[in-house]
Amino acid sequence: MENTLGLEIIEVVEQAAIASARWMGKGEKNTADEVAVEAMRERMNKIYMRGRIVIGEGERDDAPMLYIGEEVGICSQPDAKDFCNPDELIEIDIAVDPCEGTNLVAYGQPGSMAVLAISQKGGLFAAPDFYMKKIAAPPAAKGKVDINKSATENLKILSECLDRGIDELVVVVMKRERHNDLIKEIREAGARVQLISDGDVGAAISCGFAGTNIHALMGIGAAPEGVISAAAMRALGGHFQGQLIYDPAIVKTGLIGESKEANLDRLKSMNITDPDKVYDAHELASGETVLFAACGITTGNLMQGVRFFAGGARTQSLVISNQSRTARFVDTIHMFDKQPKELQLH
Ligand SMILES: O=C(COP(=O)(O)O)[C@@H](O)[C@H](O)[C@H](O)[C@H](O)COP(=O)(O)O
Ligand SMILES: [Mn+2]
Ligand SMILES: [Mn+2]
Repeated sequence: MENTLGLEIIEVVEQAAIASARWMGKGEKNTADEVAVEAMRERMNKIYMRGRIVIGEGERDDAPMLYIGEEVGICSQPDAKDFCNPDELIEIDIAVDPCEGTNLVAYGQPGSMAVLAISQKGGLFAAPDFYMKKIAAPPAAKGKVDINKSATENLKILSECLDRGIDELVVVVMKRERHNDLIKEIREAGARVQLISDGDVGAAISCGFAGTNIHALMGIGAAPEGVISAAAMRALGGHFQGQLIYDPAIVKTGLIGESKEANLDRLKSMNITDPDKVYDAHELASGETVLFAACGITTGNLMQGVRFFAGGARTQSLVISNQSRTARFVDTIHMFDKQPKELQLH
């Protein structure tokens, strides 16, 4: 599954990132998002694969493209029977966030990326558009920190696993009212907090790499982003756990449906029988093969953002595979003109 797909998905995230980066700093988050979706879909539909979106832009009615259940890949094209035998291809599931951090792009802030995860059919948890309580931590703390423990206890464990003082730990938390107590607790325990406005996928994955100066992500973000983060962390061997949040009172804002009861019914209808289950990375991304790809839109901890130059652009992407056991940073020069004036190296 990995061979050519690994290369093609780099181009998918690159094209989405380039399209979105053209709207960087323009204050128009919806456009920055829409163009990324369109570019991702266009490139995805050229890949010789039978793909199905399991995490996307939402239900078919609200999202014209990359909606949940949408078939993607060359075999989904109207004239596919002329060049494509679906029986020769394995079916794959895809989770996408073409513009992760739309606000970050719109306001020219760091850390936005085009991102996706791929696995065999059934290999990614089809998370509802709910919130998710998350904890991410470096490989050395895998299976040691625990979402059921308090932040204080987890910081002690992290400090032992990483062989550094609690005061040398940095925890990323989304700046939201729902996290006020969590932030207070982390500070009182002696660790330092990095508050982010958006983009908890990048924060989770940053825990997987030493040198990012991010040692944990704690708090509540969106569930679809949790699955994408889990795919990367599974392939990296880092720690990730997530628990769905179905009670609007906990989140205080947003996208979670009218009531706790209605949300519980929705989970039941999706065959989620234990709404309080804690999922680890292997359960959220359970397929035998898991591939993750991201391309920086604006520069962040992990990747440079898109840099345009006369006649082209330069991008930086990250592809992680649990099969080849690689985390590959890919630096690409894109030539838009047939005869670009220059190919900029830096
Ligand atoms: O910041 C985020 C926004 O993602 P996107 O809409 O694709 O630009 C995500 O990383 C968060 O996980 C999440 O969507 C967020 O926490 C939920 O929104 P909010 O109610 O503002 O916390
Ligand atoms: Mn997102
Ligand atoms: Mn998005």
